Amino acid sequence: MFSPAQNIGQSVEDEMGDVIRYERSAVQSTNDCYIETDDRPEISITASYASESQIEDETRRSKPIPKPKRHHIELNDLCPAGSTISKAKTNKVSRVCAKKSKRANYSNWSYRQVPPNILSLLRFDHYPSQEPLILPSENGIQQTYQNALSNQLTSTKNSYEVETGIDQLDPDVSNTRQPLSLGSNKEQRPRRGRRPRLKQTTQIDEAEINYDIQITPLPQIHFGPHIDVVSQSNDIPYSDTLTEPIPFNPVDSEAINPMKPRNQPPVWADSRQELCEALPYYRSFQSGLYMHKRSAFGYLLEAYPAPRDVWAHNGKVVISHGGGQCIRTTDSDGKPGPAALQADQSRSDARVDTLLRAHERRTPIVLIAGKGYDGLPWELDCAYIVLGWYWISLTWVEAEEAPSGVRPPEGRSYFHRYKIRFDWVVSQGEPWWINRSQESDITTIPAEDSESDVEVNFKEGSSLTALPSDHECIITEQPIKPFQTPSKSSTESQAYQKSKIHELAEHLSQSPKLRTESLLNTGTMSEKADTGSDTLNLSAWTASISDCDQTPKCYRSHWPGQNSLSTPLPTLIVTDGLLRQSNFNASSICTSCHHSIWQIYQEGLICFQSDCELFFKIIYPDRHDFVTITPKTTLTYNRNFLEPIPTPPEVQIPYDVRPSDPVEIAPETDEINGEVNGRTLWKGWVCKKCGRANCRFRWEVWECRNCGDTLAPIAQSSIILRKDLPMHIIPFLGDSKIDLNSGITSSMKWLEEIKCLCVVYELPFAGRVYHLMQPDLKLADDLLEEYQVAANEGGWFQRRPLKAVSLRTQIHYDMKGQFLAQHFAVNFGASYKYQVDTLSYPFEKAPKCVLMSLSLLTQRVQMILGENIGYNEILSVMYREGQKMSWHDDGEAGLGPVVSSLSLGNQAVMSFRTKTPRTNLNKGFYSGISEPKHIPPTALSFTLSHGDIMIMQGREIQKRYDHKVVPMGFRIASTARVIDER
Ligand SMILES: O=C(O)CCC(=O)C(=O)O
Repeated sequence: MFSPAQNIGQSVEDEMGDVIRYERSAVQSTNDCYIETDDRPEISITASYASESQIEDETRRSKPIPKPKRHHIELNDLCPAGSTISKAKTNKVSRVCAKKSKRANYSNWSYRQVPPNILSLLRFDHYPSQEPLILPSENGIQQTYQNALSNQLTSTKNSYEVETGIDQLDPDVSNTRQPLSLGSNKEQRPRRGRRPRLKQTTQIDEAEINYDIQITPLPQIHFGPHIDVVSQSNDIPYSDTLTEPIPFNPVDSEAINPMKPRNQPPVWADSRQELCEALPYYRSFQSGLYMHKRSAFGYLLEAYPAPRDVWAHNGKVVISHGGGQCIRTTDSDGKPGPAALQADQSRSDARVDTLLRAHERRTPIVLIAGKGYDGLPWELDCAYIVLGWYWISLTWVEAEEAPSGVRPPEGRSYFHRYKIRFDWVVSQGEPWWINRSQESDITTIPAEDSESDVEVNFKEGSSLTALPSDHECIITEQPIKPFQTPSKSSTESQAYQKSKIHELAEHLSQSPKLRTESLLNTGTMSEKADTGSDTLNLSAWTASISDCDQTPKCYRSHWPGQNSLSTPLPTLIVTDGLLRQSNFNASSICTSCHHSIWQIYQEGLICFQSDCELFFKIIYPDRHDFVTITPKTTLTYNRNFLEPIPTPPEVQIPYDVRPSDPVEIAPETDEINGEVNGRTLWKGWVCKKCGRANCRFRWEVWECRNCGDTLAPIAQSSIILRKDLPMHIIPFLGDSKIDLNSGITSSMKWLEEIKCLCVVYELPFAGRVYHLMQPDLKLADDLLEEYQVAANEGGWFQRRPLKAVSLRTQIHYDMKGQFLAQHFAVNFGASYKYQVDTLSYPFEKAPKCVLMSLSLLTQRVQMILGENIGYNEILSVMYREGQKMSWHDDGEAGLGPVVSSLSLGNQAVMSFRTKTPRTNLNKGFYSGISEPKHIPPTALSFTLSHGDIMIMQGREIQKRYDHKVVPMGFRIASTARVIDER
C-alpha cells in the first residue's frame, strides 16, 4: 500500500520511504453553492441528479452518462443580512451578504465561515431523533434507539424553497428514489462572472417530495451472545496469522558456530518494520541510512556490499559504502548480485552529504547489521541486530566500474563511490559480541612508530574471515609493513619512508595481482603505464624522495597532460592528531591536487580526490609516474590502516541503543487527554527482557513477540468518548472536493424518514458513492464506547500482516519478516483477505457493537438503495493517531457491488483516485513488476464525521478507483461487504 497523496504538487515520502510526487490538479469543491443576498437573504444551491438506472445498468460503461438534470433550491432567511462570508483557503472575503443579488461562492469554506443556520439545516448535528432505530440487544430483545431527528427541519420547513428549472419534479426521477438532489457538477459552474438568475421559484411542501424510501426489517442475522475472546483463546487463535516467535538465543547455537557471540545483542528484530517502528534512530524502510535534516542517526549494513567493504578487528572497524545511486544487479541465473552504481555519488546527494557531515562533526551513528551482511563472522538467527555506536573516522572516494548498459559521464568508464570508515566508540566498552575465547585469539600489536602508547588489537586472520569472500580485500598472511611517511622536517623519517617504499615496491613487483589491462581510468596520463607489462615492474622505483621539491605548486604546472614528470614528486607529510595516535599516522600529498593521501591500500599511494586527474591512480613519485587501477586490480588494505582509531573525546554517545519504554515517554491515557502525539502509543518498543524490537501489534497492550512479556495494558476505564475528542469543525456537506477533470458529479438527497442528508457522487462509468450524514449521534456514541470496551478486553483488534505481493500493484514488498498493516482490525463473517491477511471469526462470536454496526449499515443501505444487501462480512478497524488506510481498492474476487462503512470517533478524509497503467519497476526494495506511470490526482475527497455512513455502489468502483482513508486521530470504522466465498 502506498502512502496518500496529501500534498498536491509536492514530493513526499510514502510509508515505504519512496518519494512520490503528487501532480497538481484542479481540485474544486463540489459544494458549488452560492448565496443571493438582498434584504431577505437567501441561499441558492445548484443541484443535479441522474437517473438511478445509470448505476444499475452494467452496460452503461459503453454509453455516455446522461447529462444530469438540475434543480435549484433557495433556502430563505438563512443568511442574515450583513454576515460575512469568506473563503477558507484564501481568507479572502468573497461576498458580504448585504446587498441584493450578490452571490458568494461556498467553495472550500470551512465551518466557521458558513452561517450556522445553514449548517444546522444541512448537517442536523446533535438533534434527537423521533424515529426509533431498532437494534438487537445481548439477550436478543430488540432495543429501541431514539434515533435522529427532531422537528428541526419542520421548524425550518417554511424557510426553504426549492427552485427548479422545471415546474414539478420529474416523475421518473421520483421513481428512481432521487427526488431531490443538491450539488454541482462542472457543467453547472458558471464560467465566470454572475451566475444565471434562477427563473422560477416553487414552494415545495414536504408532501410533494417523493422520497421513495422504504424501511425494511432488520436483516436476519443470528445474534449470539458476546463471547470473550480471551476466555476462548483456544477456539480463537487471534494471532495465528502472525509469525510464530523465533526465540533468539545465541548461546544455544554457539556450539555449531564458535564465532557466535556469547552475549545477546542489545536490540534485535525480525523485520524491518520492527526496527523502524521501535528505534528512534532507524526509521528508514528503504534506505540504508536513516537521516533527518542532514543528521545521520542509523546506518544499516546489509546485503549487496560494494568492493572493499570490510569488517575488521572483530567489528571495531567497519568500512562500508554510502550515498545511494545504486541499482540491484542480477547474475546470469537471475540471482541478486551486488548493488552497482548507476550514477556518481557526490556531495550533492543528501545521503553523502549527511555522512560527510557526520564525519566532519564527529557525530556518532548507530550501526545495525542485517542478516544479508557478509561481513559478520557469524550467522544471524534473526533479521537484524544493533551493533552499537560508531563514529566516522574517514571518508574517501574510489572509482567503481559502471555496470554494463549504464553510461558513466563522458570520458570515463567508472562512477565515483564513497567509502565510509566507521570506528567503534570506545566509551561503550567492548562490543557486546566479543567473547572471551575470541579475545584470547587476539594478538596485541604495539602501534608501530606511533607517538602515543596506544595499542591496538589485531586478531590474525580475523579480518580475513570477516571480509566478504568475493571481494578483493585481502589481508595477506604476512602483510608487509606499510611505509610510514616521516614528519615533514625529519630527514630520518624520509629515509625510513624511502626504505618502506623499496619494501613495498619489492612486494608489488612480486605481486601478480596489480595489472593494467582493462583500464578503469582513461586519460592522457595513463598511456605510458598502460603500454607497460601487465605486471608492474617497479624495480626502477628508486628515486629519492628526499630530492623532492617540497613546494607542490611547481609540479602542478607540469603534471597535467604529461606522461612523465620533469621534477620529482614531493611527498609532504600531513599529520593528523587522530590518526597519529593510531598506527596509521602517515599521509602524503597528491602532486596534482595537493590533498592528503592516506595510505589506505598496500599497493601504493592513491589519490582519492574525485576531481583530481590522478584520482584513483597509484602514484609512483620516484618514477614520476602512476598506474591506473583497473576493475581487476586487487587492492589490499594496509594493515595498519585497518587498526582501530581511538575515539576522540568530542564523540559523545547521546542515548542508549535500547530506547526507553514507550509508556515512560507517554502514558496510555495521554491519547485521551490529547497530551501526546498518539503515534508513540502504537509505534514499536524494545522488550527489556529479550531485546527484541517489536511492533505494537495488539490494541490493548504492548506484547513481545519473542518472550511474551507485556507492557502497560490499557485499563478498561481508558475509554475515549465523543466529548473527549478534539473539537473538529463540522464540515459543510462533508467539505467535499471534486477534481474538475474527473467527470464526477454530485447531488444531494434528503432522507425524510430519518431526517438525514445524503450527498451522492456519481463516478463516471463506475458507480456511486453516498455520504450519509447522520444527525442522531446517540447510537454512534454508544458504539464508540462499546467498541473500545471490546477492544480493551483484549484479543480482537490487532495489526495484521500485509500480503507480500500487492494484488493491486503487483509490487512485491521485499522486506525481511512480516509487514503489518498500520491499523488494528478484526473481521467477522466471510473471510476478507484481499490485501491484509485478516483472520475472520463467525458472527456468533462477534461483540455486540460489531453486530449493531452491521445492523445499522444494513438498515441505512436499505433506506437509500432500497434493497437488503445481506451483508455476510464486516471488517472493524481501529486507528490510533497517525494511522491510516492508504490507497487500495476492496476488489476481492467475489466482492458484492455494495460496500458500506460506519465512521466513529475523529473525522477522516476519504479520497478516491483513478487507477493508472503501470510501468516496470526495479527499484529499491520493490522487486516487483510495476509502478504507476504517474500518480493520478485525487478525483474526489470528503470528510467523514462521527456517525457518518459511506456507501460505495458499483463493482466498477473497485476496478477503476482506489480509495484511502486518513483519520485525524483516534477513529473506528466498520465496513460491511458481501463476499461470495466460492
Ligand atoms: O476506515 C474506513 O472508513 C474505511 C476503510 C476501508 O477503506 C476498507 O475497509 O476498505
